[in-house]
Amino acid sequence: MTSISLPTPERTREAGRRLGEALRAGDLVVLTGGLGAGKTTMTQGLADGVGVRGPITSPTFVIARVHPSLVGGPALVHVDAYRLGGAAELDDLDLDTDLTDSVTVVEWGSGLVEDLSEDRLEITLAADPETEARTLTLTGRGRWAGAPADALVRSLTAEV
Ligand SMILES: Nc1ncnc2c1ncn2[C@@H]1O[C@H](COP(=O)(O)OP(=O)(O)OP(=O)(O)O)[C@@H](O)[C@H]1O
Ligand SMILES: [Mg+2]
Repeated sequence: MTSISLPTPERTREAGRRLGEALRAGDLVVLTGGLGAGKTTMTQGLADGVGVRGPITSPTFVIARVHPSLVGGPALVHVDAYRLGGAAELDDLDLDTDLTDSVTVVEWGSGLVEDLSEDRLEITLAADPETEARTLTLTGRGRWAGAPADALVRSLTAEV
């Protein structure tokens, strides 16, 4: 588990973009953080990095949206699990794509959707009440466990 500070929304998006570039079909990103922590902002960056069609908006009225690839890669499935009962219900949504062929990103997914994939990035966004900056904490599971997740976090702080 490693943390970095994201001082602005642009940095949240940029971190998402870099993470997205490393993701592949079958990966699951579980986004945790309170109301307004930056989960959708991060998903916008992830979508950019994976190379899918936008726009990424808060899925207020729909529980899940499938964003097709623009680059012949995996689609991105964006889920708001706020009102979702669990992974079983996600299976029932009858999405127009197989999750093993997609990158799946779930807001409010912690404790609900871990069964969907062993290969996961578990990301927590926490707002600093004084500075407005967000702290990103990342834990890798499956193929992302340990060193790969640490390298990923280091790449977020590297200059381009
Ligand atoms: N690193 C950051 N520093 C300051 N503000 C940020 C940062 N990242 C995102 N924000 C801002 O936080 C606000 C909420 O962002 P966003 O909608 O992505 O949060 P969310 O976690 O998806 O919210 P919800 O709980 O409603 O789904 C936006 O105005 C966004 O620009
Ligand atoms: Mg959101």
